[in-house]
Amino acid sequence: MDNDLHLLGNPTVYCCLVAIVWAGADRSREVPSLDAHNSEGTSFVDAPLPDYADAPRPWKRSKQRDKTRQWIASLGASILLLIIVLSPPIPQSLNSQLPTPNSMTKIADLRKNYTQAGLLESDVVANPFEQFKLWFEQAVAADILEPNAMTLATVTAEGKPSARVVLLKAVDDRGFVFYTNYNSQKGVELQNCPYAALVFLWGDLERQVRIEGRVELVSESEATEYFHSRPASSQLGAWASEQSAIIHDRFVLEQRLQQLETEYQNREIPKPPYWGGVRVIPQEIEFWQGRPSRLHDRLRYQLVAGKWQIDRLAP
Ligand SMILES: Cc1cc2nc3c(=O)[nH]c(=O)nc-3n(C[C@H](O)[C@H](O)[C@H](O)COP(=O)(O)O)c2cc1C
Ligand SMILES: Cc1ncc(COP(=O)(O)O)c(C=O)c1O
Repeated sequence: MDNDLHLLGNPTVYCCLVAIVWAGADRSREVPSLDAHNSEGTSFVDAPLPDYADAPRPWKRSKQRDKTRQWIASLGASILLLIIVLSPPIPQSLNSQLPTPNSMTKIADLRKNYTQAGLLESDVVANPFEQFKLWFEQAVAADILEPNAMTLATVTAEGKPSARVVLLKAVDDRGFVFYTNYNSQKGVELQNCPYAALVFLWGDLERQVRIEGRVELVSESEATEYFHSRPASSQLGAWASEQSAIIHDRFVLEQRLQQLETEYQNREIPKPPYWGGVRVIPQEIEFWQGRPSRLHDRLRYQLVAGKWQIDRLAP
């Protein structure tokens, strides 16, 4: 928004200043206007062309007026120059920073051969949560963008799959936790069918982790503690957004947020009753490492009679 108000980017400012400079410029060598010529009683058609050197110069301005115009012109030019020199570069919007799309991309030809590492049975630990934490720390160390972003798949009332990305916020031997609005599409789907699948893609490490299992809600006290650890703006966002509902426009959200900001200016923001954590309690966790020739490594942990069993799956 601020960008639009920037002087350097404002064409009106330029037009005004150029108009000032133009209006003030010395144009004393202008030809006489037709009106001025006709005012001497000669018809336009019959009139001889004026001799500029000797022609009467009714349009000639007084020296005082000329000086004032020149002064205005130099003032306009100086302001224009000052704006250009002093204006910081205009921050570009994301849209104008995006690379120009190459319409020649042949999607079917996009592929990568995975060569970085292998995953042997001897490389992994017996507890899949510990193995996950090890890989997660390696993803963090590799500077992967949002390493805790994971695709969450749920099932609709009609038995159709439905997926979106959420953020992992906690993991321990009980499971994998994310936070959301319980009245959202995913929230309603999980109430109807309390099973979910999670997928992490850590592309720079040529790794994928798949998790499947039952879900449970985290305790109110755990959810409240996490809610209050979030930035105040995110806490208000949870109140402002009726997640997954159709809204008229963006203004609806911004207006709600503004009202909430005023309402909770000097007060603690309570956790909305419909907002909290969901824990996916895994029945299966698969660690996938990309290998050449599409002969990837897949090690799957499965909970069998309370014990984690590890199997290698064909890629
Ligand atoms: C990187 C990323 C992280 C996200 N994290 C969350 C999250 O932790 N919780 C959440 O409710 N939505 C999150 N979202 C938004 C969801 O993808 C989704 O748009 C929203 O939850 C509504 O989904 P639903 O209508 O299927 O319930 C995230 C989106 C992205 C792209
Ligand atoms: C709508 C929504 N809710 C919750 C979250 C969870 O993350 P955080 O608690 O860091 O805001 C996200 C993350 O993107 C989100 O988009």
